[in-house]
Amino acid sequence: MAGQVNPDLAKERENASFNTQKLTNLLYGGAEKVRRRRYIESLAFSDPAYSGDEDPVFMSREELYSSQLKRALTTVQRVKELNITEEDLSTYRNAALSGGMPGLALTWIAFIPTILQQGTEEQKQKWLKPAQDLSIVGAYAQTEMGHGTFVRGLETTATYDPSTQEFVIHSPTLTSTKWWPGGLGKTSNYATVMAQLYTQGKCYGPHNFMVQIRSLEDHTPCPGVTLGDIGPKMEGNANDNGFARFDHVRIPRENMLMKFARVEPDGTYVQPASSKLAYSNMVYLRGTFVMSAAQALASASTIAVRYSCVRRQSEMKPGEPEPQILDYQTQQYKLFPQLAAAYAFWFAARFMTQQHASITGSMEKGDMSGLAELHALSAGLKSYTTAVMSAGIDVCRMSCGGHGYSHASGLPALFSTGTSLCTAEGENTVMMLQTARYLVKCFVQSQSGKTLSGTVAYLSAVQPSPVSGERNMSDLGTQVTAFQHRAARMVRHAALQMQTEMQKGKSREDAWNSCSVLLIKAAQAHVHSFVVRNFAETVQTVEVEESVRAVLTSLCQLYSLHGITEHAGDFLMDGYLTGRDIDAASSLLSAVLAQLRPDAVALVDAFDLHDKMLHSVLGRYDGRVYEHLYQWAQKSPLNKTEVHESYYKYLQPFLKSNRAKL
Ligand SMILES: CCCCCCCCCCCCCCCCCCCCCCC/C=C/C(=O)SCCNC(=O)CCNC(=O)[C@H](O)C(C)(C)COP(=O)(O)OP(=O)(O)OC[C@H]1O[C@@H](n2cnc3c(N)ncnc32)[C@H](O)[C@@H]1OP(=O)(O)O
Ligand SMILES: Cc1cc2nc3c(=O)[nH]c(=O)nc-3n(C[C@H](O)[C@H](O)[C@H](O)COP(=O)(O)OP(=O)(O)OC[C@H]3O[C@@H](n4cnc5c(N)ncnc54)[C@H](O)[C@@H]3O)c2cc1C
Repeated sequence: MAGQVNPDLAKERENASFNTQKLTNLLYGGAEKVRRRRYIESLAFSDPAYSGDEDPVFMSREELYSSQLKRALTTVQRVKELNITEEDLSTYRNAALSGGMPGLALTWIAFIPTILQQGTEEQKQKWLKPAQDLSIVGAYAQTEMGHGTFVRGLETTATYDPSTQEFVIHSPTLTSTKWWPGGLGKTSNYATVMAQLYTQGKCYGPHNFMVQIRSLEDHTPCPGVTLGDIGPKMEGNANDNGFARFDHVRIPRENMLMKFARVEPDGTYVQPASSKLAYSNMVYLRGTFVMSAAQALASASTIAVRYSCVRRQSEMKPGEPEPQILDYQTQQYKLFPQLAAAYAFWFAARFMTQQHASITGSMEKGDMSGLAELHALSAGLKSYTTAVMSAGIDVCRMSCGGHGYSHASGLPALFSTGTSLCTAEGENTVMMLQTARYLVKCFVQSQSGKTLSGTVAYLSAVQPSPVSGERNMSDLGTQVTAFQHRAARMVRHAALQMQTEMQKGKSREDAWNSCSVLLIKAAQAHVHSFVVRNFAETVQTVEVEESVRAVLTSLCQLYSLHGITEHAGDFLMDGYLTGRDIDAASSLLSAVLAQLRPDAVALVDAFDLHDKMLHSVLGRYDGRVYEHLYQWAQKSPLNKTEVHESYYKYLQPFLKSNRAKL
């Protein structure tokens, strides 16, 4: 039996209606890219330097921190030895570090991007190479104990002293302590610190400063800097998310990142084209979270769908063999929407990346007109996709029954890692409210006759009045229009409600707060409608074999129909869809679940996620779940000895004394 694939899984693969490889090629941008990615991953997977460590779930916090730090440093060495190119870097690192993100990784994820986004050419010359070579290790230190969301409320100060041409970085209160930045506690020797800029007696708001925090000789904190780790978290414990306090720490004027705003040697402040350019690195990072959400949901779906084909339980018909649990419609209803959402988000992430490149390209040339749309789109997509991903992973976990609750499934760690993305880089409610703010503005503009463009164009094109007549609910065009109508109606309703509250005498701010639940729902509907439209357009226009287009079309239909039936009230509210339409959507949804059932394993296989990335006994490619579950449990530290030492320490004396009383 060794090496064989579970026969149920093998049969699923034989019966798929399309060529899995072709879909993988589509997801990753072509056959050559897939070949390259697999090759780069294989370099990490076959490297003995990365194997041999215990499963991270059996490690202590300190072991985890050290082991992932060691691995991260090995990647740096290997990247040089193997001539890994810029294009392949993240693939290589993800493969080598899939057991948990080390603090060092924040240099790559946040520190370098901040220098790139916020530094002048001179500053990039000075800092980028050392950061890339890891001569210096950096954190992105923005959040404070008292303020994360409200960046304008940060308390750390950077006061310019023209007599020495230095900034004085200071933490005036306990709540101004930098708190949370990844890699800040123990690993980094530099940080970009977000602080309120004071010059010539005036505060100019939050700006980024490059601050050395530890000695390059012996790694002790620099004078005036107090540092530490903030303690264990729900997950991500290989990372030393840290705290920092600054006591009048002096840095040269040149350490203010000055691509946009500047302070001249005499202390004169030179305004940026937009004050929000100081936040450009956050916009970039939020955009990257959309692909992380897609990958996390793809991973959870892969685990749960494969396991649901291996697991047999109960009797569907008396006397017949136990069915694969994926044959239960309720199981399909749990899992296929997660699978469909993973595809939808994958394509949305691709759009986000293109949009970011295009708008930042225009901004480089001085055209700031796309900044608001880029911010609204990245904030809304980050919020929507990470929220659906987090809830979806938990659905996948519960769909695996008891074994889903075990760390052997990989799902608890995936959930607790994935859910951090709902909070990091802008808390999701707050981010969705930013999108709402943009939508209300756009609505007001369209009311005054302006034609809207980009992702909000439909707000001025879609009529809010009800449309009657029979609809073909399986048609993607019909579904997209229904989603746009729903979003336009909800944006209109929220905006008008705000106007009503203001007419009744409320201030704009109070009206905003009292309508914020409506506003959030409207913004979610907008992002949902964007994701549906982008999915439908991708499916309809992409160059691909017809069998692949057919399965993607079913998946897209499922994604839309699931959204329509789950949010039926929104579509029925003004009579745009009728009860009959919703009934038709529900029946179609059942039909699409059955239609997708034979392709479910091929659809998750197409994500091409290696077992070494999944870390899941239940989601193994070969489906040999039970024998590996047994083997995995043997590794539990409690199984190191036949009789645990606490028996001798506690249980034995307790039992003995109880027995004596008998
Ligand atoms: C392909 C390979 C396959 C591999 C497969 C792998 C398989 C395995 C998969 C497993 C995957 C698992 C994935 C998990 C990955 C885990 C990794 C963990 C990640 C951890 C990294 C974390 C790093 C985190 C870093 C941080 O958190 S840094 C700190 C971030 N902080 C924030 O984001 C703060 C949020 N707050 C704000 O941004 C602002 O304060 C605010 C927007 C809330 C308000 O700003 P402000 O008060 O200044 O503004 P106003 O409200 O007054 O608004 C003024 C106007 O300005 C506009 N505005 C605001 N912000 C911006 C902006 N950024 N850009 C443009 N405009 C902006 C407002 O909208 C206002 O506009 P208006 O006036 O026109 O209305
Ligand atoms: C895993 C992880 C990694 C992180 N890494 C970093 C890092 O590297 N660097 C860094 O600087 N920071 C980092 N952070 C911090 C992170 O950016 C913040 O925690 C995040 O921005 C949320 O801010 P907060 O904690 O202040 O939440 P809060 O704003 O206190 O949120 C609490 C509640 O208040 C609500 N709320 C707040 N403001 C409003 C509003 N205006 N309207 C309506 N509701 C509101 C929120 O919706 C939420 O329900 C990290 C956090 C995590 C969890």
